Amino acid sequence: MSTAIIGAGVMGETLLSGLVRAGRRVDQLMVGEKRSERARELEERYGVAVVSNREAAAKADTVALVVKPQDMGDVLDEIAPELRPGQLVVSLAAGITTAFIEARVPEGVAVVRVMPNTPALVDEGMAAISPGSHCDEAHLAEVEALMASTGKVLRIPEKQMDAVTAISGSGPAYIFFVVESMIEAGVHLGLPRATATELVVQTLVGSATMLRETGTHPVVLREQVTSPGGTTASALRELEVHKVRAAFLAAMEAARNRSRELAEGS
Ligand SMILES: NC(=O)C1=CN([C@@H]2O[C@H](COP(=O)(O)OP(=O)(O)OC[C@H]3O[C@@H](n4cnc5c(N)ncnc54)[C@H](O)[C@@H]3O)[C@@H](O)[C@H]2O)C=CC1
Ligand SMILES: O=C(O)[C@@H]1CCC=N1
Repeated sequence: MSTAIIGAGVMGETLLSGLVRAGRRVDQLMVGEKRSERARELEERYGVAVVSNREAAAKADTVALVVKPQDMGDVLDEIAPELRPGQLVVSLAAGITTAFIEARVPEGVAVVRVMPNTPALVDEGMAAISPGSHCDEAHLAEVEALMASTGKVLRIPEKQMDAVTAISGSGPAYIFFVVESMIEAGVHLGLPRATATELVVQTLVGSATMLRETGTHPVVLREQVTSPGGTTASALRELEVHKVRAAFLAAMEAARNRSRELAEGS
């Protein structure tokens, strides 16, 4: 089964490298990429064939669209004449609905929508997938296998996609922002930057591993750290005073709303 990736930016390369790491034969992969310098870079790095979007659509069994939401209409119009029933189109774009894609491809082409995230680059990705209306179990299972090569996969109803995008799609950026803030605070407290970075990164990995391996509720884990009258209680009070919880709610609502706007083409 051959797979084409159209749009090989950050997320397109993440998918490509995951497939290569998972043992997919490079001669069964191809890339369509507008920027010629970027295309050459990927050819050199992975030995993958870079072809036109139309050739990719004509030759591949599965066509993964990883361009920006705003470019999706043009790309679909370009490749639609090459697509045929039985092929599978997978969109990784925020906001773009399966109905939007189905309206632009020939009938009988199956469509699956995916929301991936960048930790897929280290095989710790979280992808959510939703079937379009002409998609059967085999198509969904194929996309599940495709994304499982880079991490976890969850099947969700498409109406949850905007909220999922706000959590796991954009989520790594929130975490990196928190990490960056903690490192800067450590430097402010007088620690060398390298020391602060090592302390923060390992604390993050350790906390994430505890959440995953114990399955314990985060409130319980937080209470275990919070000694009565101690340092953590003082710190947490400041986070509440500065409304960090409310800020996360507002931020994720904004991301969810932006995903809805992208669906409308803005
Ligand atoms: N970066 C992320 O963390 C995530 C991104 N996504 C989705 O992935 C998609 C791509 O995002 P990024 O990789 O971050 O953007 P990007 O800007 O890094 O990559 C887009 C790529 O598409 C190429 N491109 C644009 N028009 C094209 C065309 N007509 N034909 C072929 N290639 C074309 C661009 O040259 C660029 O390399 C977006 O729809 C985004 O919503 C989804 C989840 C996470
Ligand atoms: O920022 C964005 O629009 C994309 C979708 C989720 C993560 N990055």
